[in-house]
Amino acid sequence: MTYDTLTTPFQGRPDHPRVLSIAGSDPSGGAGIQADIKAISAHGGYAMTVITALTAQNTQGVRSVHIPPVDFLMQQLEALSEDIAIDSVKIGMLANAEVIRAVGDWLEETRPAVVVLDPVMVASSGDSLISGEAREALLELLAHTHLVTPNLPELAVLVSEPEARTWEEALHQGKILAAARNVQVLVKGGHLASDVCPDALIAPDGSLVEFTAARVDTANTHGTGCTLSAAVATLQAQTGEWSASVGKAKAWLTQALQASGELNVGQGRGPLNHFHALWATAAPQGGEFSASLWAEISGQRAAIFELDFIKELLAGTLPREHFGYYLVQDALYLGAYSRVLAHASALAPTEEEQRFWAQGAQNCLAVELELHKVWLSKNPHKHLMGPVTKHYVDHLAAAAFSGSYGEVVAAVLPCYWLYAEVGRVLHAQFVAAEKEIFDGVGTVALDAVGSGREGAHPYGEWLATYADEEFAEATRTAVEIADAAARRGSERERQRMRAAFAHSAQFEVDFFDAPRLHADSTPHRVARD
Ligand SMILES: Nc1ncnc2c1ncn2[C@@H]1O[C@H](COP(=O)(O)OP(=O)(O)O)[C@@H](O)[C@H]1O
Ligand SMILES: Cc1ncc(COP(=O)(O)OP(=O)(O)O)c(N)n1
Repeated sequence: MTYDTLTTPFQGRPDHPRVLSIAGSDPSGGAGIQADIKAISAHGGYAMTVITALTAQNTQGVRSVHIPPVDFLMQQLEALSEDIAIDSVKIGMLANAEVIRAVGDWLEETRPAVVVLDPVMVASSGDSLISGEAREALLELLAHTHLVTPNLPELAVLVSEPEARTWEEALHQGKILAAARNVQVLVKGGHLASDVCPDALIAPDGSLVEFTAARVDTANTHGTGCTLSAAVATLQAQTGEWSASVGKAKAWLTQALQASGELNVGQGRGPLNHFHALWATAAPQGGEFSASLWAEISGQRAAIFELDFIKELLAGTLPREHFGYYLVQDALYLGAYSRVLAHASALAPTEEEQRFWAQGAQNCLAVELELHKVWLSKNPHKHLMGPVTKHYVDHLAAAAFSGSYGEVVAAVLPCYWLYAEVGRVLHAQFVAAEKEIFDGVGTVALDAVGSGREGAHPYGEWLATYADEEFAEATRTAVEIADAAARRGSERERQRMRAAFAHSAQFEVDFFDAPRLHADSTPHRVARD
């Protein structure tokens, strides 16, 4: 059988290809099956394994090799191919000719869309991993292979020449093998004595694409060949383009070598850090997530304090109609917000959080009632839900009813956090301003401000309710809950939380600005209301 060596037949490109590694086990986890599982998983593939040999090895060398019966190897291969669609196959250590032929028979039968063969013969420690008679069988296996990835000693064995000492010699040998066996060859320059590590993808017609990376100064090179070939096998199933797959795999491998020092495995040639990218985006610690959310809405925070509504509320010059509109919208908002908090309570993963949101929902209704009884009864304003309020509660409802728990928490958080912040700042400024007025007159209880004193601040009673310590405490708890949800969630979940939080923060700004917009757009109605 001859494979089309240049393209992989198109069968749809899976995001999570089912990739089978047929290879030997390295109990130290840096090479063989174990490295393959890590490389496949790091690229989003679903890893499957059929173990051809068990080695007793560590980072310092191979002590012995055990080869299970070939009959059992075949049973494993058949069990997989009879049940599972295999998108890609990576082949590593095949310890003898019998094993190689058995794998060849299975490939001929199943014809996987992608077959990458790492012709493992010698480990980086210098130990031989294959018997002499197996060379011929390996060459025959190339007929069932799309890409073969020899290192320089392996390439030399395959073309029966001395090991290449220069990159030019290596390329020459690669071209001989590619043409003779009608197979793509990835010649790897890791064994060269140079400060760069060039690789080259050579087609049977001799055309080639080179990939060069700086040599990483590290002893942790155990399993580079296994890792690279498994990554290419996975990427090829996703991209269908060999040079793109090799390029991506090589760039990732270089980073895995650079990050290998983060691990501390063994006293010899240590393993690469296969999950360097994943671990770099690992779950945020402590309050990191909420701190980043807060920083991301610095623009909205500044914008709130620049609003006429806020400045006029503090100065006492806010038109009554604006304040009345705000109170009505606040009451309408709180009714809807309470339902969303009740939904957060229903989704909460712990009883404590369930109780917290349920209490929040109840408090909203109590505050809403208070607004009607105390504030709106004195200043009756008849308003329907305004557009900003409507958009804000629609956004919250969407997060509550179609988002995850983390998204609901992130969506409701700005109402707590920004209100607490605005309250804290306004209360402090109000108290300071009132103190200045009263200092000349004598001691006056500040919470009596606005209660009948001539020339008193028209919103004094309202401003005096800000900076409630109980609400500040609830805000701290809501922030901690958001951090915990972010730690539990995936990166994608955290992105959705960020978006939900940022949207709500913008709605908070718009909410404070809505009375002015409402007055500007409907001056007659405002006057009548
Ligand atoms: N120190 C290093 N720095 C950067 N890349 C390396 C280093 N050592 C090996 N590589 C790369 O690792 C891959 C495997 O190379 P090689 O060591 O030649 O094969 P093998 O691991 O099969 O012996 C190649 O892409 C090679 O360029
Ligand atoms: C079980 C097993 N398979 C393969 C190897 C050699 O792996 P390779 O990736 O070629 O690694 P280095 O030569 O870079 O170590 C192995 N040691 N064990």
